[in-house]
Amino acid sequence: MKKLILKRLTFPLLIVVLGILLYTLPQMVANEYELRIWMLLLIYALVALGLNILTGLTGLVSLGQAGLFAIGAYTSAVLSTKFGFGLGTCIVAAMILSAAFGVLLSYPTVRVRGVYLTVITIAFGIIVENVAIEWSSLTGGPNGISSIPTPTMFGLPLEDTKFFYVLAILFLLAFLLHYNLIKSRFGRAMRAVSQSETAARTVGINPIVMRMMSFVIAAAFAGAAGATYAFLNQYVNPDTFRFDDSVRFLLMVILGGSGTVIGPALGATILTFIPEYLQSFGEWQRFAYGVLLALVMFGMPMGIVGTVNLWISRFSKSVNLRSRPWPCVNADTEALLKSDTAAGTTCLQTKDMTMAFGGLIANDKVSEVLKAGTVHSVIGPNGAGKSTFINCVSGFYRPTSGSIEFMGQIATAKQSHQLARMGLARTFQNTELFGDMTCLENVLVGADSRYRSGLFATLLRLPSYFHDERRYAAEARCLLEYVGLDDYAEEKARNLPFGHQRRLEIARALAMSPKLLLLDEPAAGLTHGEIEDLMKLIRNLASHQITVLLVEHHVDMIMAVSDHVTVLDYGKVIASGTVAEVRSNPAVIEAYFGTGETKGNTDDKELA
Ligand SMILES: Nc1ncnc2c1ncn2[C@@H]1O[C@H](COP(=O)(O)OP(=O)(O)OP(=O)(O)O)[C@@H](O)[C@H]1O
Repeated sequence: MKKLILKRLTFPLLIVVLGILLYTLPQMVANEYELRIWMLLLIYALVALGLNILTGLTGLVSLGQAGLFAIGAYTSAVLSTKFGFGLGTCIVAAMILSAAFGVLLSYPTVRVRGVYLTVITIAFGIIVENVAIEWSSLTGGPNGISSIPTPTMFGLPLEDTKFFYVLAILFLLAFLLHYNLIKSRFGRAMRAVSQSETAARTVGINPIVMRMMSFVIAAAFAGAAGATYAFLNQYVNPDTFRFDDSVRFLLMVILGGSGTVIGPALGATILTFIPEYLQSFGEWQRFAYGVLLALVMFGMPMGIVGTVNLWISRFSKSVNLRSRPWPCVNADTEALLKSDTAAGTTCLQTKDMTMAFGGLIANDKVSEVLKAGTVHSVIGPNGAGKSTFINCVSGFYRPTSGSIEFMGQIATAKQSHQLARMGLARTFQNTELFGDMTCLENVLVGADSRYRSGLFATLLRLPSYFHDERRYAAEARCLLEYVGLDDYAEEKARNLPFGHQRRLEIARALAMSPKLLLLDEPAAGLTHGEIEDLMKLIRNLASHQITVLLVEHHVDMIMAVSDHVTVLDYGKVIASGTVAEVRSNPAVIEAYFGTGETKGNTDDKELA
């Protein structure tokens, strides 16, 4: 409890300390030049905070932030010199314009990722630089725009110290919003998208929206920074915003610790002040700068804050400071699991569903009905088309022909994240977890589609945000307890043994409050005892009216837990009925004991 209170107080305390430091700073600096360096630092930190959302959370590397910074600066320069607008209006206009370019920049992520996306952001920076040179009627061409007036706010001029305080407030505000975003469902969703896009889709997160959101936020922060920079410099020209600057912004994030709360601000501080301190190296200044960077990154590969966090967590484990289990309180697991689907209604129906990969028909006119609250299993020899069936009904493949209905709605053309939001959850043959997130976070990401608080409420920490966070955190703890993982709430998913990972994946799926749960070979790799537990869990879910679609090779298990069994062979349904009906079906016996060598598999004896 003490640890939790301390954890909750850390950030407000940090804000207070930073506020006091920034308030007293103008009295402590030696001269105007030094104050200007601090103002530059606050401006660069704004860019770094925004870029941290893009790179640290969503995992997209941009080397075009100088372009967005330039758009903000030129917006300010034009609006203040040509129209006499004050600082506030310029910042808002710069943020809107840069955010619009952020939307544009996010579009390629629909098709392009990784280094290819980074190349597009570099190209964007080059284009902005070129437009700044060539569109001379607006930008002043190579000469730029000079005589930018002293910034004003509410008609009052902001001389040096006042401008510093405005920048300090802007920075603190950005720092707060940045923190609120990281520690929220949006921050978790962005990290989820960067760690496993497939898994993110299965819990109803649209990766395209998340990537666009992070591009827009990063762009808006860069735009605001650019707007203030134009006033500080009182002069902008194309040379002010070069590729070097984009690299420096990215370095700030990586050196400080990408994805961390204070890393980007720390990185901005180091990279703004270091060149000043290295001036004594004369012509070796850049050499010393490079060596220093290389050494820090070699010793602290996760950035300064990221690596220190890692050391702290290792130390905590070594002296057994690991948190105690999170108890299940304030939530009713029974009520939580209960699906509101009436017994006997049709949960899922496929009609003549066919999936062809070129000439290979993996599912051939499959027509099946899944009744609510039943365990419906799909079996068949290797390559029979079981996973394809699951992938089609969960929106990962679009059937070549035929139709799918889920809870009475046409689902044939729906994407996986849309189906997830309708109540269709799934697990994978090879588990798909968010490995770098804790078990608790994994389950919370599962609940993402049920949150009612939007981005605005989250950033401003409105009551709806607290209501949602409290509710779903309590539920997540109960779900972890339900699958027997309450001891591991704060352990990273990738550190769990395989059997535990399977259970965590089920807990994450249950957090969606699903109507239909698809389990793709959930018993693979489990011990005998774990399979027994899994069977009990599946029956328990069905008793809560959750429909389970089970694909499994373990025939003993299928026969023990299923209400209905569908047998596929070469993509066709060769039998469909109760366990007893399927057991005695000659076509099934033929498929499992058939004369062809490929048909024999380890299940044969078990079916017999
Ligand atoms: N994306 C794909 N592209 C091309 N062929 C595919 C694709 N996915 C599946 N197939 C083919 O479709 C057929 C059915 O595969 P599927 O994985 O659905 O079978 P399965 O019954 O799940 O097999 P297993 O039990 O081995 O997992 C196989 O011949 C497979 O090679």
